[in-house]
Amino acid sequence: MPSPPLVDNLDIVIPTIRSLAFLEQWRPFFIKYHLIIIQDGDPTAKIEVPEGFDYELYNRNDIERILGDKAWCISFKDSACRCFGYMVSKKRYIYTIDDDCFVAKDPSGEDINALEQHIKNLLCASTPDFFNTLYDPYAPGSDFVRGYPFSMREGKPTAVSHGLWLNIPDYDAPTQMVKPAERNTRYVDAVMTIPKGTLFPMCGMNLAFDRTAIGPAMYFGLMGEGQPWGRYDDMWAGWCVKKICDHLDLGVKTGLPYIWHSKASNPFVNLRKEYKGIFWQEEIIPFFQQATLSADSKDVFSCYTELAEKVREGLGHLDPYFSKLADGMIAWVECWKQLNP
Ligand SMILES: O=c1ccn([C@@H]2O[C@H](COP(=O)(O)OP(=O)(O)O[C@H]3O[C@@H](CO)[C@H](O)[C@H]3O)[C@@H](O)[C@H]2O)c(=O)[nH]1
Ligand SMILES: [Mn+2]
Repeated sequence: MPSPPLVDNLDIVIPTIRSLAFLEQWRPFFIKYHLIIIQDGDPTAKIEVPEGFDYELYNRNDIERILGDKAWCISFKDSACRCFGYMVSKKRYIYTIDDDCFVAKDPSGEDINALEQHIKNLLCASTPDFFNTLYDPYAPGSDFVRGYPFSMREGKPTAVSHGLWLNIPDYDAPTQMVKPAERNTRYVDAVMTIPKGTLFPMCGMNLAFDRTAIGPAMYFGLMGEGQPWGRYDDMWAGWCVKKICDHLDLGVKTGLPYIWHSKASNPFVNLRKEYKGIFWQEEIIPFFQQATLSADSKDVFSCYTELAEKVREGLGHLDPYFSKLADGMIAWVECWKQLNP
């Protein structure tokens, strides 16, 4: 059997506070890959890893031991803890998936190898500078449409592949409360590059990225226990990442692959975690839209450090939390550099 693509150059990062039984369904697609499991919550709890998988597992004690006095920048009791896995990985690419995401079926009834599609998305160029109306121009059976500038058809390197979800959609708490029975049954066979200059709500449950290109910007922020908000971990990372990808001429794709999202978390618990974010984001989004990174910031580290100071200046008035978040962003980059000299 030929090795699956990038098998030696991609880690799968899984945050879990529940169970890893979902891996059984992914076994055919994941078994050859190295897993990085971030065990959230009680570090004394025993998390069973299904037989045969090659993995490293980190709990809160490990995070404290490894990061020492900067461990506070990694969230506790929130899926944001997953970003520790990005930092300790030694591979070029990361795929992160939640423990309630299963293998979906495409319209023909075939199991979807989400990892393989993400890898295709990442290894193929993006088109952030000019929108191709026939979606991914590099996909078989598609191409650039008439009027697409030939000077732009080489595209730009892809940094992020954002996958979607059948069954339970990633709705915020108010939407979930109003539409508790809504399920996503629509399989849209498309991969699109998110145009330069446009932000997007990045969901962390089915996400892959080029760790070398954008990993240091994939900080999932200060969320969960002791923090004023939660469930904005992936959103915060997505806003920072898209801003930096636009500045560094990197592409962000969304669409295929789909996974089957099985568990609807409690909308009332979610509302309590999200509610500050629901009104803060009305100021945060314009902040990110208007933020400009200087020409001197030519790599992800300098971009992220510059952005952290802009967060402190531009959002500190909203709540003192944002100055602490800026500190967290700086501590994160310092930890990243220490672990990845
Ligand atoms: O305190 C926690 C809570 C959860 N986890 C692990 O994180 C993922 C996601 O958890 P869950 O499926 O309950 O969350 P959702 O409401 O479906 O989705 C949210 O999670 C993020 C996307 O990944 C985003 O905030 C929302 O979309 C699971 O693997 C849990 O085990 C945790 O580690 N600690
Ligand atoms: Mn979930």
